[in-house]
Amino acid sequence: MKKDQNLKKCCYLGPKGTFSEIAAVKYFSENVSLIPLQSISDVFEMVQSKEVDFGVVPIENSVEGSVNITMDLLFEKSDIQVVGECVVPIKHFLLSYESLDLTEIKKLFSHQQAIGQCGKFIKNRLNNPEVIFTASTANACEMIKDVPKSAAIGSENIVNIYNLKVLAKDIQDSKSNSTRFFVIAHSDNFKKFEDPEQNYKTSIICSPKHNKPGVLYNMLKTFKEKNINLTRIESRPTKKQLGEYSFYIDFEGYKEDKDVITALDKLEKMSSFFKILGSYPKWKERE
Ligand SMILES: O=C(O)C(=O)Cc1ccccc1
Repeated sequence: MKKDQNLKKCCYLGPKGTFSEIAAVKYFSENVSLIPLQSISDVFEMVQSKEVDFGVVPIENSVEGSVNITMDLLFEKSDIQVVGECVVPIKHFLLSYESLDLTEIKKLFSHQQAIGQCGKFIKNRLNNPEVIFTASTANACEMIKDVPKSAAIGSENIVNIYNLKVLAKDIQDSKSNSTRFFVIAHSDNFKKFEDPEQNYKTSIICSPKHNKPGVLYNMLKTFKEKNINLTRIESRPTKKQLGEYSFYIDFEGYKEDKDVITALDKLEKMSSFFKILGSYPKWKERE
């Protein structure tokens, strides 16, 4: 009991049974108390208000790409640090409270990412159901409760929580479908990582100062000059003007390494917006 009171708190996109919950359990094992919330933006707000120690949010999927809402909140919200990453293999199940033939399904509920990851199955095996996007996969399972001839896409974990029937297993288009999650914390609660043996990654956002030839080339050259390996580069519109972008860059290295400091100093000088989201241990599957 006492131990529970001392546990750190971690919030995630709920309700119980989401892939975000699977990611939080995978990352922290039993070492946190989990708090389900209704949206990714609620997760950012709870972390920002320091009511919880951590939040777990999906950032990108191997099939569907970036989770835009998370990308935008990382840009907008201050005092948030990325302190960890976790990769979860995603297997989708088609679920319902009724025993339906696949072609009988009239309404299909799920999170936008899940619908996107099962596009071929939906097109080829279902009979053109109306698709309803929900806040999460587990939320979809709650919503189909009173809707006749409806089904939801979600994880295997959800089946027992909601007492659902499995209409089809493993319906994702790609067998190696996986999602990367970020673990976020308030900057004040962020403890510096001190393990030199660890492999770290760092995530930043930058927007070039000028729109002229070679700008992006020059920005990326700073990483090459210091032999820093990039692991991801994505762009999002700045939302100020069509054709203006912010670049989200992940690379190997710690933000306080000498070469990383030099590269980032140069990059910051070329940027109208520059933000270090955080350095965190590179995800390794645990045995
Ligand atoms: O809705 C969920 O279960 C989430 O955690 C978001 C999500 C949806 C689909 C794949 C990965 C994450």
